[in-house]
Amino acid sequence: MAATTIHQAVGTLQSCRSNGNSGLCPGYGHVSLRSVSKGFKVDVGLLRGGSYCSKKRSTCVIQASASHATVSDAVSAPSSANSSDSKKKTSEAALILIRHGESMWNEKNLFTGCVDVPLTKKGVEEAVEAGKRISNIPVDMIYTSSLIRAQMTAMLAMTQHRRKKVPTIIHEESEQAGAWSQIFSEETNKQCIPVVTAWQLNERMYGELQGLNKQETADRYGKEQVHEWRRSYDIPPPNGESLEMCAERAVAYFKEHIEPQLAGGKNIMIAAHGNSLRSIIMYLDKLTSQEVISLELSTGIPMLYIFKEGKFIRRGSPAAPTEAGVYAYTKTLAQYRQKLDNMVQ
Ligand SMILES: O=C(O)[C@@H](CO)OP(=O)(O)O
Repeated sequence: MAATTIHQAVGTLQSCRSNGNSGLCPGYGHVSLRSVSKGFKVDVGLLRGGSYCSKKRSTCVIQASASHATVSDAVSAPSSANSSDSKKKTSEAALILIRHGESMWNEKNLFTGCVDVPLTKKGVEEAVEAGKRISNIPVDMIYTSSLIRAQMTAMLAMTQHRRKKVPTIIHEESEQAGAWSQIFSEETNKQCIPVVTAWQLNERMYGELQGLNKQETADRYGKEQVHEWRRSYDIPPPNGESLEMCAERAVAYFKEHIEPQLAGGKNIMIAAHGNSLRSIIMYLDKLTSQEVISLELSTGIPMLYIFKEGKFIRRGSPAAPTEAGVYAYTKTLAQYRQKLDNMVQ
């Protein structure tokens, strides 16, 4: 059966949540095995891949395979079982992490946490610059927090990508929202990058510090106290989250939702926040709670990891020391870039 049929079928299936089967297949809406068995034909050759679903795993995998792309094939995503098979053998995946560009409260030096503020003009420029730096790295799926500064950053960065796919936000706030945002053309779907938004990737909740000026708070409570609230691992600010608490939900989300996609060969970009990304980097780089204290992330600087054989290999920023250095690291990244070069010739 052609991938077209699968996409059409997926577009027509009912929500997993509504029938109790649970499990979101990021980027392609909800699907339930019950709906499939009701009448849609499924090519078992496609029943493989790296997606996941808490109860009805196999159906979710159908979607993952239909849109599966590895580092080396993301220019032309394979739509058959054979190509998916052959890619899996050499599968490695790129993981890009970007802290959002400067927000309007970064500019004002206010504790922001989960307050949903937009980027400044400088933040917009940083996001565009970040996009240029990753414009040759394959991206098959995007995860952002539910906060607008991270979403703006992801979208603006993708305007610079040479592949020119369109990032499209997956809406799951209600069954209707999901149903109404479906795509019914396989061709169009292939030119889209699903964007999954997750509150678990939000900035740490800063409690009663949210909205306060950082300098004024230091003047009032003392530099040491404020530093402890901002950078200790397990001491929360008043009624807020410690980094440890933030890590609990952000890393759990990463392990449950994002890592399986990487394992399936999907190239992922995550646009999130200083502290949610610090906690994820702590996990990726196996940092201790002491080491993570001194980890600081700049706004709008993308960091690249390669996921291979279950391991995360840190590449640093695609901007430094040289772009060539980054591409020299994996053959597949170099091949992807070559394909992009060939496309524009
Ligand atoms: O205010 C915030 O939400 C964060 C990130 O800007 O601040 P901090 O550097 O203290 O973690």
